[in-house]
Amino acid sequence: MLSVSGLNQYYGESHTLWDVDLNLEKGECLCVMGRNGVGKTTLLKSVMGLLPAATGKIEFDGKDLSKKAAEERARAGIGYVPQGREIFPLLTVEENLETGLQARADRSRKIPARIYELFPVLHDMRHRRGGDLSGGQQQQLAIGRALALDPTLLILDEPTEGIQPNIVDMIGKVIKTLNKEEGLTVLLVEQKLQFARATADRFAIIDRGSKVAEDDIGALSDDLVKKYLTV
Ligand SMILES: Nc1ncnc2c1ncn2[C@@H]1O[C@H](COP(=O)(O)OP(=O)(O)OP(=O)(O)O)[C@@H](O)[C@H]1O
Repeated sequence: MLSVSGLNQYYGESHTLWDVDLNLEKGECLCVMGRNGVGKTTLLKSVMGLLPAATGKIEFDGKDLSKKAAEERARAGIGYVPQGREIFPLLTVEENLETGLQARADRSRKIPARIYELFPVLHDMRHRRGGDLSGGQQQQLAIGRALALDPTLLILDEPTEGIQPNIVDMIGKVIKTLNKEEGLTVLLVEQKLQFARATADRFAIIDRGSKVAEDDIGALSDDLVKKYLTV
């Protein structure tokens, strides 16, 4: 469904991603892992078209998106939950969700009821400003906003970062439901091992800008964790 091949990316003189390949089958959940600063966010932003790729190809559903703008990638069915959530603090919860509707292929302007079913707190707080929400509520809002475009691929960048444990569990369950019961394909960056093991089918490890390992999540051994993930 998603195929990244030969991706190289630079910040000025600094070569950040080196010949990265990544393949995601329809319906699976792949977790990209690695220590801080190895290039995980850069990889997701390159897939989303938020950063220019120096070389490489990004195909989604058989279409070459390499030269397409971020809006077109969203319109193709890719929902994105950025690191740090990036919700609009002065817009209400409802208005934040409506921004996600703009990329819908069917041009519907109605917030899907499913979003409020998954995250009831967003319904309760729909007239409150985004900036008034707690971190966990903002994360639910960021996921809801990405779901508003009715994506077939959901990309999440560290959705559990700085979130209290009960909300982490809840977000994990929602991702699992969307992935396993509703067939949504998921590409996730996550540093929490337990969360990755509970949520993902496969993992890919990035180290200093290169992919160094990739396998079924059950094969994520203590050796790999020690070598590439623990600090
Ligand atoms: N806008 C930027 N300009 C220059 N260098 C950057 C920029 N953004 C990131 N970098 C550098 O690129 C490298 C990869 O950063 P990136 O954010 O992709 O890593 P990461 O694996 O997502 O890290 P983290 O887990 O801390 O989010 C790091 O060395 C970082 O300092």
